[in-house]
Amino acid sequence: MTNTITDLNTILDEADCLVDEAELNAALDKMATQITADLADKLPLVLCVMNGGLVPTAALIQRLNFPLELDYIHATRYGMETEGSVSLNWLCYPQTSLKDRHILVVDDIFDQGHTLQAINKWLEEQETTSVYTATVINKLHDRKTDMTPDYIGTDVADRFLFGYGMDYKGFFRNLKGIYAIKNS
Ligand SMILES: O=P(O)(O)OC[C@H]1O[C@H](OP(=O)(O)OP(=O)(O)O)[C@H](O)[C@@H]1O
Ligand code: HPA
Repeated sequence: MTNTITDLNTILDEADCLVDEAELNAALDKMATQITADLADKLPLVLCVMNGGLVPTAALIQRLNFPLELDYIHATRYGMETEGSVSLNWLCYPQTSLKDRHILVVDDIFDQGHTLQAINKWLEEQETTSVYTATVINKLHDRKTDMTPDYIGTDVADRFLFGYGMDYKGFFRNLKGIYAIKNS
């Protein structure tokens, strides 16, 4: 398994930076403007999808200058592997009451869409008033579910990505750019 510090540093050294910090900041600014237009007067509850949503959620909510509440869902489909199964593993539900609330779900990446689709389906059963979804990254391919996030930061090629919330074998969520593994 590739997880010695030397091997991980090689992965990073050889990776391609697909979206740099400045481009991510511009994408987040644009998303924040759109979200503000839709939700500024709605006292929304922001739900961060852990773990990948942690970095994007923190960056996004600091751009939202209106009252909001914050909670999280921990649902995962990929575990520690680079290939995932489709069913979601629900590890934690929000503790805040969702009834009659406007909800904004924030995640790092919209890949095939199974994660957000399952979260949306569950939220529909919670008597929310409205549900909006936001991801910083949309991976470009034709293997999507039939939903699309309401707010997307930027499109990225169909490669294995890491950084800005996304992990490679549990590492690199902390990086300020989006990277693709060499030859992925
Ligand atoms: O659109 P999809 O094909 O469903 O893939 C996207 C999901 O996969 C990743 O989560 P993962 O299950 O790997 O857990 P993590 O957030 O802890 O990395 C990512 O953070 C999204 O939640
Ligand atoms: O490309 C990816 N990288 C990391 N995590 C992911 N979860 C879905 N797609 C990806």
